[in-house]
Amino acid sequence: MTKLVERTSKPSVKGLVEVEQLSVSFKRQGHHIPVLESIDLKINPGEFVCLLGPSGCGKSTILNSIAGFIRPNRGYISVDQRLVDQPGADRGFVFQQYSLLPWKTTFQNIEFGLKIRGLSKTEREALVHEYLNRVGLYKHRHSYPHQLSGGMQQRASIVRALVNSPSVLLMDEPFAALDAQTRHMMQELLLSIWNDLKTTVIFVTHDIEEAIFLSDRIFVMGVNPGRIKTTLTVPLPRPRHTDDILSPEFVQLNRQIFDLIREETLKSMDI
Ligand SMILES: Nc1ncnc2c1ncn2[C@@H]1O[C@H](COP(=O)(O)OP(=O)(O)OP(=O)(O)O)[C@@H](O)[C@H]1O
Repeated sequence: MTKLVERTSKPSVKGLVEVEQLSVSFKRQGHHIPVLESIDLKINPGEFVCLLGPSGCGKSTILNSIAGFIRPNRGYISVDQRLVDQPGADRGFVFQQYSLLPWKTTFQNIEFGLKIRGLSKTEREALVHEYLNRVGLYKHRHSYPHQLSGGMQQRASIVRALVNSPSVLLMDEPFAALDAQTRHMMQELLLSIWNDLKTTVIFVTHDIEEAIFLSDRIFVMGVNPGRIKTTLTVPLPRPRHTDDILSPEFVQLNRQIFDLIREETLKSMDI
Protein backbone atom coordinates (compact mmCIF):
# COMPACT_ATOMS: atom_id res chain seq x y z
CA MET A 1 0.00 0.00 0.00
CA THR A 2 1.21 3.53 -0.76
CA LYS A 3 2.81 5.31 2.20
CA LEU A 4 1.25 8.45 3.63
CA VAL A 5 3.36 11.38 2.50
CA GLU A 6 3.43 15.01 3.57
CA ARG A 7 1.11 17.29 1.67
CA THR A 8 3.14 19.70 -0.44
CA SER A 9 2.18 23.35 -0.63
CA LYS A 10 1.55 23.27 -4.39
CA PRO A 11 -2.08 24.31 -4.86
CA SER A 12 -4.52 22.43 -7.08
CA VAL A 13 -5.55 24.39 -10.11
CA LYS A 14 -8.87 22.67 -10.67
CA GLY A 15 -11.71 21.39 -8.58
CA LEU A 16 -13.56 24.54 -7.52
CA VAL A 17 -17.16 23.59 -6.75
CA GLU A 18 -19.79 26.26 -6.22
CA VAL A 19 -23.37 25.57 -5.24
CA GLU A 20 -25.73 28.54 -5.06
CA GLN A 21 -29.21 28.52 -3.63
CA LEU A 22 -29.73 24.87 -4.59
CA SER A 23 -33.28 23.66 -3.97
CA VAL A 24 -34.58 20.21 -4.91
CA SER A 25 -38.01 18.70 -4.44
CA PHE A 26 -39.29 15.27 -5.44
CA LYS A 27 -42.80 14.40 -6.54
CA ARG A 28 -44.53 11.92 -4.23
CA GLN A 29 -48.19 10.93 -4.66
CA GLY A 30 -48.81 14.04 -6.76
CA HIS A 31 -47.18 16.43 -4.26
CA HIS A 32 -43.84 18.19 -4.51
CA ILE A 33 -41.89 17.38 -1.34
CA PRO A 34 -39.03 19.80 -0.69
CA VAL A 35 -35.85 17.87 0.06
CA LEU A 36 -33.16 20.55 -0.14
CA GLU A 37 -33.64 24.24 0.44
CA SER A 38 -31.26 27.04 -0.47
CA ILE A 39 -27.99 25.17 -0.18
CA ASP A 40 -24.90 27.35 -0.60
CA LEU A 41 -21.49 25.70 -0.71
CA LYS A 42 -18.08 26.74 -1.92
CA ILE A 43 -15.49 23.98 -2.00
CA ASN A 44 -11.97 25.01 -2.86
CA PRO A 45 -9.68 23.24 -5.33
CA GLY A 46 -8.00 20.29 -3.63
CA GLU A 47 -10.19 20.45 -0.54
CA PHE A 48 -11.55 17.32 1.19
CA VAL A 49 -15.02 17.91 2.60
CA CYS A 50 -17.67 15.65 4.12
CA LEU A 51 -21.44 15.93 4.17
CA LEU A 52 -22.76 14.58 7.44
CA GLY A 53 -26.31 14.50 8.77
CA PRO A 54 -29.27 12.37 9.79
CA SER A 55 -30.73 9.83 7.42
CA GLY A 56 -32.89 11.44 4.75
CA CYS A 57 -31.51 14.98 5.15
CA GLY A 58 -30.46 15.05 1.50
CA LYS A 59 -26.73 14.26 1.51
CA SER A 60 -26.95 11.97 -1.53
CA THR A 61 -29.26 14.42 -3.26
CA ILE A 62 -26.58 17.14 -3.03
CA LEU A 63 -23.97 14.71 -4.38
CA ASN A 64 -26.26 13.54 -7.19
CA SER A 65 -27.01 17.16 -8.10
CA ILE A 66 -23.29 17.98 -8.33
CA ALA A 67 -22.82 14.81 -10.41
CA GLY A 68 -25.52 16.07 -12.79
CA PHE A 69 -27.82 13.07 -12.17
CA ILE A 70 -30.55 15.34 -10.74
CA ARG A 71 -31.89 18.59 -12.14
CA PRO A 72 -32.45 21.11 -9.31
CA ASN A 73 -35.70 23.04 -9.10
CA ARG A 74 -33.79 26.18 -8.29
CA GLY A 75 -30.19 27.30 -8.02
CA TYR A 76 -26.90 26.71 -9.78
CA ILE A 77 -23.96 24.35 -9.52
CA SER A 78 -20.65 24.95 -11.23
CA VAL A 79 -17.37 23.07 -11.35
CA ASP A 80 -14.40 25.22 -12.28
CA GLN A 81 -16.91 27.89 -13.27
CA ARG A 82 -18.63 25.64 -15.79
CA LEU A 83 -22.34 25.18 -15.17
CA VAL A 84 -23.34 21.60 -14.29
CA ASP A 85 -26.39 20.48 -16.28
CA GLN A 86 -25.49 16.83 -16.93
CA PRO A 87 -22.94 14.20 -15.85
CA GLY A 88 -19.42 14.82 -17.13
CA ALA A 89 -15.88 13.46 -17.06
CA ASP A 90 -14.81 16.31 -14.77
CA ARG A 91 -16.72 14.55 -11.95
CA GLY A 92 -15.84 11.01 -10.84
CA PHE A 93 -18.33 9.07 -8.72
CA VAL A 94 -17.82 6.20 -6.26
CA PHE A 95 -20.97 4.59 -4.86
CA GLN A 96 -21.57 2.50 -1.73
CA GLN A 97 -22.56 -0.52 -3.76
CA TYR A 98 -19.76 -2.05 -5.71
CA SER A 99 -20.45 -0.88 -9.21
CA LEU A 100 -17.82 -2.59 -11.34
CA LEU A 101 -19.07 -4.25 -14.50
CA PRO A 102 -19.25 -7.97 -13.57
CA TRP A 103 -18.29 -9.23 -17.01
CA LYS A 104 -15.08 -7.20 -17.18
CA THR A 105 -11.78 -7.80 -15.38
CA THR A 106 -10.32 -5.25 -12.96
CA PHE A 107 -8.07 -3.96 -15.73
CA GLN A 108 -10.91 -3.70 -18.24
CA ASN A 109 -13.20 -1.94 -15.75
CA ILE A 110 -10.58 0.72 -15.08
CA GLU A 111 -9.52 0.99 -18.72
CA PHE A 112 -13.09 1.57 -19.91
CA GLY A 113 -13.24 5.37 -19.49
CA LEU A 114 -9.79 5.81 -21.03
CA LYS A 115 -10.87 3.83 -24.07
CA ILE A 116 -13.89 6.09 -24.54
CA ARG A 117 -11.58 9.11 -24.29
CA GLY A 118 -9.49 7.65 -27.13
CA LEU A 119 -6.20 6.90 -25.37
CA SER A 120 -3.96 4.42 -27.19
CA LYS A 121 -3.52 0.86 -25.87
CA THR A 122 0.00 1.69 -24.66
CA GLU A 123 -1.16 4.84 -22.85
CA ARG A 124 -4.06 2.97 -21.27
CA GLU A 125 -1.87 0.14 -20.09
CA ALA A 126 0.72 2.47 -18.55
CA LEU A 127 -1.89 4.51 -16.70
CA VAL A 128 -3.98 1.58 -15.46
CA HIS A 129 -0.90 -0.34 -14.27
CA GLU A 130 0.41 2.73 -12.44
CA TYR A 131 -2.88 3.15 -10.56
CA LEU A 132 -3.27 -0.57 -9.87
CA ASN A 133 0.20 -0.63 -8.33
CA ARG A 134 -0.65 2.38 -6.21
CA VAL A 135 -3.62 0.60 -4.59
CA GLY A 136 -2.01 -2.86 -4.46
CA LEU A 137 -4.26 -4.44 -7.08
CA TYR A 138 -1.76 -5.06 -9.87
CA LYS A 139 -1.66 -8.81 -9.31
CA HIS A 140 -5.47 -8.88 -9.42
CA ARG A 141 -5.70 -7.08 -12.76
CA HIS A 142 -7.10 -10.13 -14.54
CA SER A 143 -9.61 -10.99 -11.78
CA TYR A 144 -13.34 -10.44 -12.23
CA PRO A 145 -15.27 -8.43 -9.58
CA HIS A 146 -16.77 -11.56 -7.96
CA GLN A 147 -13.23 -12.81 -7.34
CA LEU A 148 -12.35 -9.68 -5.32
CA SER A 149 -13.17 -8.81 -1.70
CA GLY A 150 -15.39 -5.81 -0.94
CA GLY A 151 -12.36 -3.67 -0.07
CA MET A 152 -10.60 -4.64 -3.30
CA GLN A 153 -13.70 -3.81 -5.34
CA GLN A 154 -13.88 -0.36 -3.74
CA ARG A 155 -10.16 0.19 -4.41
CA ALA A 156 -10.82 -0.65 -8.06
CA SER A 157 -13.88 1.67 -8.11
CA ILE A 158 -11.83 4.55 -6.73
CA VAL A 159 -9.10 3.95 -9.30
CA ARG A 160 -11.70 3.70 -12.07
CA ALA A 161 -12.95 7.18 -11.11
CA LEU A 162 -9.49 8.73 -10.61
CA VAL A 163 -7.79 7.36 -13.70
CA ASN A 164 -9.78 9.86 -15.77
CA SER A 165 -8.28 12.79 -13.78
CA PRO A 166 -11.58 14.31 -12.67
CA SER A 167 -11.63 17.77 -11.06
CA VAL A 168 -13.85 16.42 -8.31
CA LEU A 169 -14.31 12.98 -6.77
CA LEU A 170 -17.83 12.45 -5.41
CA MET A 171 -18.07 9.59 -2.91
CA ASP A 172 -21.38 8.35 -1.51
CA GLU A 173 -20.73 6.26 1.62
CA PRO A 174 -18.07 4.28 -0.25
CA PHE A 175 -16.85 2.36 2.79
CA ALA A 176 -20.16 1.79 4.58
CA ALA A 177 -20.39 -1.88 3.62
CA LEU A 178 -16.83 -2.76 4.71
CA ASP A 179 -15.72 -4.24 8.02
CA ALA A 180 -14.11 -1.81 10.50
CA GLN A 181 -10.51 -2.84 9.81
CA THR A 182 -10.80 -2.70 6.02
CA ARG A 183 -12.70 0.54 6.31
CA HIS A 184 -9.90 2.16 8.25
CA MET A 185 -7.28 0.96 5.77
CA MET A 186 -9.39 2.34 2.93
CA GLN A 187 -9.61 5.72 4.67
CA GLU A 188 -5.80 5.84 4.98
CA LEU A 189 -5.37 4.77 1.39
CA LEU A 190 -7.83 7.39 0.16
CA LEU A 191 -6.00 10.13 2.10
CA SER A 192 -2.71 8.97 0.65
CA ILE A 193 -4.04 9.12 -2.92
CA TRP A 194 -5.73 12.46 -2.30
CA ASN A 195 -2.48 13.76 -0.86
CA ASP A 196 -0.68 12.91 -4.11
CA LEU A 197 -3.35 13.96 -6.61
CA LYS A 198 -4.95 16.95 -4.84
CA THR A 199 -8.31 16.12 -6.37
CA THR A 200 -11.21 17.86 -4.63
CA VAL A 201 -13.21 15.23 -2.70
CA ILE A 202 -16.84 15.52 -1.57
CA PHE A 203 -17.59 12.56 0.67
CA VAL A 204 -20.95 11.52 2.13
CA THR A 205 -20.95 9.53 5.35
CA HIS A 206 -23.03 8.74 8.45
CA ASP A 207 -19.90 8.12 10.46
CA ILE A 208 -18.71 11.10 12.52
CA GLU A 209 -15.23 9.65 13.17
CA GLU A 210 -14.77 8.95 9.47
CA ALA A 211 -15.74 12.54 8.60
CA ILE A 212 -13.32 14.03 11.14
CA PHE A 213 -10.46 11.70 10.18
CA LEU A 214 -10.77 12.53 6.48
CA SER A 215 -11.94 16.12 6.16
CA ASP A 216 -10.66 19.64 5.99
CA ARG A 217 -14.20 20.84 6.57
CA ILE A 218 -17.46 19.13 7.53
CA PHE A 219 -20.88 20.34 6.43
CA VAL A 220 -23.35 19.22 9.09
CA MET A 221 -26.83 19.09 7.63
CA GLY A 222 -30.25 19.66 9.15
CA VAL A 223 -33.58 18.16 8.13
CA ASN A 224 -37.06 19.13 6.95
CA PRO A 225 -36.05 20.40 4.49
CA GLY A 226 -32.38 19.53 4.13
CA ARG A 227 -30.06 22.45 4.68
CA ILE A 228 -26.52 23.18 5.86
CA LYS A 229 -26.83 23.63 9.61
CA THR A 230 -23.17 24.28 10.45
CA THR A 231 -19.81 24.22 8.72
CA LEU A 232 -16.92 23.03 10.86
CA THR A 233 -13.20 23.17 10.14
CA VAL A 234 -11.24 20.14 11.35
CA PRO A 235 -8.30 21.48 13.38
CA LEU A 236 -6.13 18.34 13.04
CA PRO A 237 -2.82 18.58 11.16
CA ARG A 238 -2.02 16.43 8.14
CA PRO A 239 -1.00 13.77 7.46
CA ARG A 240 -3.52 12.18 9.76
CA HIS A 241 -2.73 9.08 11.83
CA THR A 242 -4.85 6.42 13.52
CA ASP A 243 -3.96 7.80 16.98
CA ASP A 244 -5.50 11.17 16.06
CA ILE A 245 -8.88 9.86 17.19
CA LEU A 246 -7.54 9.94 20.75
CA SER A 247 -6.54 13.61 20.62
CA PRO A 248 -8.59 16.12 22.67
CA GLU A 249 -9.45 18.09 19.49
CA PHE A 250 -10.85 14.95 17.85
CA VAL A 251 -12.87 13.95 20.90
CA GLN A 252 -14.27 17.45 21.36
CA LEU A 253 -15.29 17.79 17.69
CA ASN A 254 -16.83 14.31 17.77
CA ARG A 255 -18.99 15.32 20.75
CA GLN A 256 -19.99 18.63 19.15
CA ILE A 257 -21.10 16.94 15.93
CA PHE A 258 -22.86 14.15 17.82
CA ASP A 259 -24.97 16.75 19.66
CA LEU A 260 -25.76 18.64 16.44
CA ILE A 261 -26.90 15.50 14.63
CA ARG A 262 -28.85 14.21 17.62
CA GLU A 263 -30.78 17.48 17.71
CA GLU A 264 -31.67 17.12 14.02
CA THR A 265 -32.49 13.42 14.31
CA LEU A 266 -34.93 14.11 17.15
CA LYS A 267 -36.49 16.87 15.04
CA SER A 268 -36.91 14.47 12.10
CA MET A 269 -38.60 11.95 14.44
CA ASP A 270 -40.91 14.63 15.89
CA ILE A 271 -39.71 13.78 19.41
N1 LIG B 1 -35.72 9.95 -6.69
C1 LIG B 1 -36.41 10.23 -5.58
N2 LIG B 1 -37.76 10.34 -5.60
C2 LIG B 1 -38.45 10.65 -4.49
N3 LIG B 1 -37.88 10.91 -3.29
C3 LIG B 1 -36.52 10.84 -3.22
C4 LIG B 1 -35.72 10.50 -4.34
N4 LIG B 1 -34.41 10.50 -3.96
C5 LIG B 1 -34.41 10.82 -2.65
N5 LIG B 1 -35.67 11.02 -2.20
C6 LIG B 1 -36.05 11.43 -0.85
O1 LIG B 1 -35.32 12.60 -0.54
C7 LIG B 1 -34.89 12.60 0.81
C8 LIG B 1 -33.39 12.75 0.86
O2 LIG B 1 -32.79 11.57 0.34
P1 LIG B 1 -31.22 11.38 0.31
O3 LIG B 1 -30.96 10.00 -0.16
O4 LIG B 1 -30.58 12.50 -0.43
O5 LIG B 1 -30.86 11.52 1.86
P2 LIG B 1 -29.55 11.07 2.63
O6 LIG B 1 -29.27 12.13 3.64
O7 LIG B 1 -28.47 10.75 1.67
O8 LIG B 1 -30.09 9.76 3.34
P3 LIG B 1 -29.31 8.47 3.86
O9 LIG B 1 -28.29 8.98 4.82
O10 LIG B 1 -30.36 7.65 4.54
O11 LIG B 1 -28.70 7.79 2.68
C9 LIG B 1 -35.41 11.30 1.42
O12 LIG B 1 -36.61 11.57 2.08
C10 LIG B 1 -35.64 10.41 0.22
O13 LIG B 1 -36.69 9.49 0.47
